[in-house]
Amino acid sequence: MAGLTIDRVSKRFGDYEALSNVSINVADGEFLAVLGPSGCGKTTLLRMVAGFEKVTDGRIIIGGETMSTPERNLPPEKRRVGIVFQNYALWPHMTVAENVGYSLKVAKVSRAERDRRVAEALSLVNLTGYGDRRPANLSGGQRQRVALARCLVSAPSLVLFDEPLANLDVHLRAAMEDEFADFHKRTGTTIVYITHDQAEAMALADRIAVMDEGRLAQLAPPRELYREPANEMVASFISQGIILPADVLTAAEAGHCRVRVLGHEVLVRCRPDESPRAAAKLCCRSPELEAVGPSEDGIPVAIKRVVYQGGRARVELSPVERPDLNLHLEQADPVTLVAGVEARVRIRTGWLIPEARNAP
Ligand SMILES: Nc1ncnc2c1ncn2[C@@H]1O[C@H](COP(=O)(O)OP(=O)(O)OP(=O)(O)O)[C@@H](O)[C@H]1O
Repeated sequence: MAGLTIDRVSKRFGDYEALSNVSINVADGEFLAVLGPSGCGKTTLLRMVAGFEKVTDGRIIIGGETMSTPERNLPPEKRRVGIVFQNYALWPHMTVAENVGYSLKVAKVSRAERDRRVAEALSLVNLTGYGDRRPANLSGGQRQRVALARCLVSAPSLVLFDEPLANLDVHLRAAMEDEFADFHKRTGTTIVYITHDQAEAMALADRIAVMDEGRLAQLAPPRELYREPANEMVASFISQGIILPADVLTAAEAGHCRVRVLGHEVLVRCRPDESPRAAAKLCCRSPELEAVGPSEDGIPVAIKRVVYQGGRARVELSPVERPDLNLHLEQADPVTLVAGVEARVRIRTGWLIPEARNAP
């Protein structure tokens, strides 16, 4: 297996810049998810790593070998990059083993060598013994594993997944997430996994690259993305962060500072270089908000919607004095908050979003 370096890569289609100066280092054996809303440039990045698309600027290095520069683009078949697509069409008239071994047959690899490599690939995806079956006699998850084996049979140095679970139902998705995580643990394959589903990215990846309009917004492990988003886009995209206006009252001390938010002082987490400033932004997660009693010190809010979710409810609300702001929290059973009434809410803590000039 091999690492991947995406070094200051840009891609223009005519006048349109689909990717701007993106740099990502993927370590040997790492599982990297590339996450972002539709149109942010995920697929373009994947196509350039695979060699289907040329870079306009920058370079791509796989396993120490430069694969793409504006002057030179090594073709896909010379890159040893495997791809698992969303539409993993298998040939229905071929057996599982024939599907997996097809590329070797085309490459005129000998029968014995082919059988050995097909058996090895099927074993890597836990499908030993399934070689003689037809795709029609497999479950959706097993078919996806055949597609993975088909890509592994050519011993790729890097495997790219392009939204592989987007077409599957919710139960199968969860099962396949486990399969992929297990596969990665067993084989140590370097993986780049494209998705727009943040729960999937969080469940699987060592680190997540969040893309926004062709730029890398943040590259960090899942917990850091959740707890310390680098900017407003990441804060609101990951787990529906609540963004609130805040004034910073004190400089950072031991990772915290005091802010005034909606008329209340709160001690929040922050970067070590924070100092007092006005018009800052605070990111709160729903567990950081709590409903308090009517006589307690809290922000007066109007409850807009209560959605019971089994054991707890998602409560959507707005501050009485700032009806333009949307907040949400979770209340465990017994759910007492109801839509249409006023209540009080306390912000326990949050993350002070760094000023734009400090963002990476
Ligand atoms: N061949 C092309 N010519 C012109 N524009 C393109 C081309 N390919 C992609 N784009 C544009 O580049 C931008 C990024 O597209 P890309 O497919 O990489 O996004 P994405 O993040 O993968 O989106 P999705 O999740 O919807 O697949 C889009 O605005 C798209 O219209």
